[in-house]
Amino acid sequence: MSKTIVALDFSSKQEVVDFLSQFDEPVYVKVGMELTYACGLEIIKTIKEMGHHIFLDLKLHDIPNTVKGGMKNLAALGVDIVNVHAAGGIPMMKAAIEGLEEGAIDGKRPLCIAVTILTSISQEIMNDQIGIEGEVIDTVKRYAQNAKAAGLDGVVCSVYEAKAIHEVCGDDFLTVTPGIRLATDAKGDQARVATPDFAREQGCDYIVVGRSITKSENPVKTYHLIEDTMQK
Ligand SMILES: O=C(O)c1cc(=O)[nH]c(=O)n1[C@@H]1O[C@H](COP(=O)(O)O)[C@@H](O)[C@H]1O
Repeated sequence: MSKTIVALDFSSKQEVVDFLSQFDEPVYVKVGMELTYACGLEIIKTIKEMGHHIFLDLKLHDIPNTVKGGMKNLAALGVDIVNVHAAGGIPMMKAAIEGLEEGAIDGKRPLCIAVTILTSISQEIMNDQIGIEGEVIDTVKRYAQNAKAAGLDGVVCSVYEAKAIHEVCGDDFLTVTPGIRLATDAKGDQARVATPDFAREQGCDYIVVGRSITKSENPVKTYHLIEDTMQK
């Protein structure tokens, strides 16, 4: 299984089809709000029919009953991974799992992971703007432990927290890490960034890569370069 999840942050079905048509193998892709709001959930069917694996990244964050209902409907899409915000708390995360179990196809629910502190958030933003005190890593670890207690399968975090999360939550608890940049790439809107090499060294289970692949001159070549690094 591929360890690189490609973020399909596009605004039309045509861009998705053109992008994926370049690959002659199944790719693990992430469908987020940009694509969903442009194309609706219909796009999931198109991508599944092309044979790719899907992380549906809608980051649910609401009261438990609403999240449960939402997840019940998402489970019926047959995607591989869905997510919530850990800031919604343990009761909300438990409700997400209940909803997924109710909506599961043939008793098999998608994996559910919790976004901890977004990789675009720096230490300063977390302390001074959001108002959470202490170190980012401590909040991320606490959120990961909450996610585990609620029965989730893993978290979204930055590369810098993956090792500590495996230490406290176990090696089987998934760490999915965006904020990946090649050495020559600009940080852009991300704050806690790292290279694929460092992600492998830190034991990240999956990396999420968007623009470094989708906007590269040769996306297939860049994808393979990154995936080979992760599989070393
Ligand atoms: O949940 C996510 O996937 C996510 C969480 C997070 O903390 N940071 C983050 O960047 N992401 C997503 O990962 C992708 C990163 O894109 P690039 O910065 O272009 O590689 C985007 O689709 C984000 O929505």
